[in-house]
Amino acid sequence: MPACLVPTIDISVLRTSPKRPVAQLRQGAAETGFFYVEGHGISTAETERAFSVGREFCDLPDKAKARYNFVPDRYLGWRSTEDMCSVTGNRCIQRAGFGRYGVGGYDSRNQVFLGQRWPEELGTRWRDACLDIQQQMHAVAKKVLKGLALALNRENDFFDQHMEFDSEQNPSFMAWNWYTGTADIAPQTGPRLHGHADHSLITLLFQQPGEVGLEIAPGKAVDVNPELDKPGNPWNTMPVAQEWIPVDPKPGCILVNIGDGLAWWSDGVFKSTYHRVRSPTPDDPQGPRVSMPYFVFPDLNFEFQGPAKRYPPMTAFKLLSETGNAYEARKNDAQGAWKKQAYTTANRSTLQHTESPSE
Ligand SMILES: O=C(O)CCC(=O)C(=O)O
Ligand SMILES: [Fe+2]
Repeated sequence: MPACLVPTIDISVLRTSPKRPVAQLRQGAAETGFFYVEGHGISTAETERAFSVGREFCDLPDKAKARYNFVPDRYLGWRSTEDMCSVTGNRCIQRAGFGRYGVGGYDSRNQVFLGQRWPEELGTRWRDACLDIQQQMHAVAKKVLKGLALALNRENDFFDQHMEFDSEQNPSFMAWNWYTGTADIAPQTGPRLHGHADHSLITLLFQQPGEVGLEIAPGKAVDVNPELDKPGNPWNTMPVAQEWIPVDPKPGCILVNIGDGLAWWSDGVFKSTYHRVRSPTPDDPQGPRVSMPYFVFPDLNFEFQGPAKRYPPMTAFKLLSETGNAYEARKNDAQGAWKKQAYTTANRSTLQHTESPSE
């Protein structure tokens, strides 16, 4: 991979000497939509603790985890390998997302706060550790978003007041993806995680050193994947690129990618790039893999739009619930009627994921 495709940006100097990091942020966001950040202030020990917090939840029996099942409106909760199979076409990943109030603590449609719902089995120590890492990720995210706003010549605090960490309105959340090692499952076809674009403003991703597999398709033409084209599979119209570029874990760095939200706010200048996790090749480690994304959103009903108004006003609620609910509807629709209103005809249809990088 040419080094410049996914630049590494030192964000510790963003406040004192912003010129260089802001220029790098602009390039990374506008070309591939992916960049590493260093100087983010989250220590290796804290990162490892966050991985082990996730592991404690993953190690609960499936029956216990099912009490915290996926909530489509917020995109939170646990999804078993069976559930993920209907998403990605194989049984090699389970995944869980926890927000500020655990799982499903806020009815966003009716804007009613429903109280906290954390895994009781793991106690308040677990909840506090989960919130602690989210708080740190949130601070890094705000910093990166300010730099990205400067890179667009827009007011750098645009999202700041509308994404307070403590706000009940803020749906940013932490997730863990646990990929099963190849020895523990029957041979699988297709990628470990299907090609997709994130619906966040930005996503901060921690990966474990050596656990390769993430690939991106910047500015590439995309196609339907025939392997996934099965009735009831919500993602079978998800485009899949002909060429994927690996983006391996970089020790000490957080990988950041632009999501649909910021592509929207930048009128398409920043790219929300398709990415996937490939199944291990013979040269890859065959063991389990784990990744830890933090999906960053402004408050649920805060409207944002690019200055050129290329796309209509957008909210985090729309980004989250349309994806989550469309996914559920399609999963349960054996007749395939959902195809008529596939992912790409949702409100986000006009967002260009595949256009060439801008000059
Ligand atoms: O596992 C990874 O490295 C990527 C995960 C990802 O793209 C996601 O959860 O949206
Ligand atoms: Fe992703």
